Amino acid sequence: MHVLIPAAGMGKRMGSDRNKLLLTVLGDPLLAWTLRAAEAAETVEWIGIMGQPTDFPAFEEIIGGLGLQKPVHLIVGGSTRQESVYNGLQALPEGAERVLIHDGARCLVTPELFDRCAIALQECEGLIAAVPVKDTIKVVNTEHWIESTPNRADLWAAQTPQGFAVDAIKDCHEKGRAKGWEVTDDAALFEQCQLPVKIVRGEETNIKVTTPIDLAIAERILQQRSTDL
Ligand SMILES: Nc1ccn([C@@H]2O[C@H](COP(=O)(O)OP(=O)(O)OP(=O)(O)O)[C@@H](O)[C@H]2O)c(=O)n1
Ligand SMILES: C[C@](O)(CO)[C@H](O)COP(=O)(O)O
Repeated sequence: MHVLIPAAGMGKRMGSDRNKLLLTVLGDPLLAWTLRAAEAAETVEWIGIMGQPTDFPAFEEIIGGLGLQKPVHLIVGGSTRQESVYNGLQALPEGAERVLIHDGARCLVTPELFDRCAIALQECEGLIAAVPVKDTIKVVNTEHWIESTPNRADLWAAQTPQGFAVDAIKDCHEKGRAKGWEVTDDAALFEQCQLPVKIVRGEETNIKVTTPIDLAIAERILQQRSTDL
């Protein structure tokens, strides 16, 4: 399985002066934790990382330090996640039939989740990891008055990995660019093209490290995992 890792963001919500994936948890950069999980996943055979060229020296240092056995390719990212994934898809080797896309910022992903998604992707053309929503969600208007309360049983929080047939997701990204669709995940492009996307059970711990509190949560979860070993 080929895996693309968007890692070209700035981390504005983290309030950091550099790419948040270079911030450390338990002594290792966030990107290192993500790569370790991809390396340990039995189904993953090729890893592409989309980053800003200014971060490439730091990425190379991380990759070298981990001593990864799998081939890792650095790909120039774009100014949005959507653009970074588009660039990653163009850089896939010929013959790649299926791809998993996984945010570098979801550094608590487990090898088992990669494998579960890769195996499920043999049976469908589009899937995402997701977890049932625990809160009651409100739809609000611009003045912050509630408009409706969707049935929670229908609501799942999207995570990554998100997996697709390569030809299909490339087509969806091309269409998205041509029509000016702006989306926050790749499944949304599949949906816009009326293609089916299956849910694979994600992991509650598979959070996206977005704001400073997430760093503390990630640290706690990783500490717990190391004591469980
Ligand atoms: N131009 C971009 C923007 C984001 N990403 C990646 O997409 C993932 C999810 O994005 P997000 O958490 O929003 O990261 P940032 O863009 O860094 O954060 P922020 O939106 O707070 O600036 C991250 O792994 C991030 O590196 C990317 O590859 N290219
Ligand atoms: C793809 C994603 O991880 C799904 O939750 C997410 O959408 C990434 O971007 P976001 O804009 O930070 O939600």
